[in-house]
Amino acid sequence: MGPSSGSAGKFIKLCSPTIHYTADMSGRRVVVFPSAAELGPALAHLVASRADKALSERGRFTIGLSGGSLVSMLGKELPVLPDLDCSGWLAGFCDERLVPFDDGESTYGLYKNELFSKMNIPDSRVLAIDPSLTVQECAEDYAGKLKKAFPKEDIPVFDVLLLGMGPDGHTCSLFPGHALLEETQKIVAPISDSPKPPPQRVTMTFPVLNSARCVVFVSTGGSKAHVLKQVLDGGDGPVLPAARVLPSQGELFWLIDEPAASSLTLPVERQGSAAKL
Ligand SMILES: O=C1O[C@H](COP(=O)(O)O)[C@@H](O)[C@H](O)[C@H]1O
Repeated sequence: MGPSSGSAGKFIKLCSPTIHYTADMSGRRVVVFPSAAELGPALAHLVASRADKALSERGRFTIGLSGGSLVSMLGKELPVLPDLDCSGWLAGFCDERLVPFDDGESTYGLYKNELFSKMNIPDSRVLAIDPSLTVQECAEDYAGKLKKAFPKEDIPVFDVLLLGMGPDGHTCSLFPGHALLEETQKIVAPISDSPKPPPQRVTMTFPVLNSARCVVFVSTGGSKAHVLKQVLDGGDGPVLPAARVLPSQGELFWLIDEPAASSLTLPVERQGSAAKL
């Protein structure tokens, strides 16, 4: 599963003001930006372009959001895009912490303040968990909401899933070595022993992640360099959760900044511009 690193060491600096280089690493389109500040607008344009496509082809745009550093990036970049019509959007969460919405750890609570309110996305267009339930009930309830929103599909096919990656290689609330990595039946699973607090969460499982039309990882900062090397360059170590996200039909982007890319061997260079992602 680990990507091969063919022509090692061929880094190229492009003229584009925003992208230094892109690489195709075993189906992953890796795009490196000089900094997170330049990555953010490109992410927003990528989301907007996939939204346009989905709206014209299917009349709605479904997006799965992750927590962590993505919240403020999206909250800053999406609302300032001109002419973005969100009336056909339906947003869900790739994972969520089982805490009240007004708790600072609630991903829904953060997005409500930083994104939904600024973009006039009403609660009726957001698939959120019910934090009053037990973690088991909450996962079942959230899975039921997804099934209702995607009635024609056994496994929901989101237009875009936005994912982060922790320094241990986790994505969503799928942590290295955890039994949930082998879940193949449930579309949403509970976890009550998350190594990263808070311990109780619900998470989409790999069948959902790998069914999406487009998955976009965002990873920035030097603290991610070591784990990014393991995920993107491969090697002898264990296959980390983030490396197991390989959509069977869909696109897979890794948008990263130079500090995060600093340990990588990018095998193929391809000129491009952020507008064309
Ligand atoms: O706990 C979580 O962490 C990951 C990664 O967050 P980041 O701040 O390192 O980008 C996040 O994607 C996930 O949704 C969240 O629950």
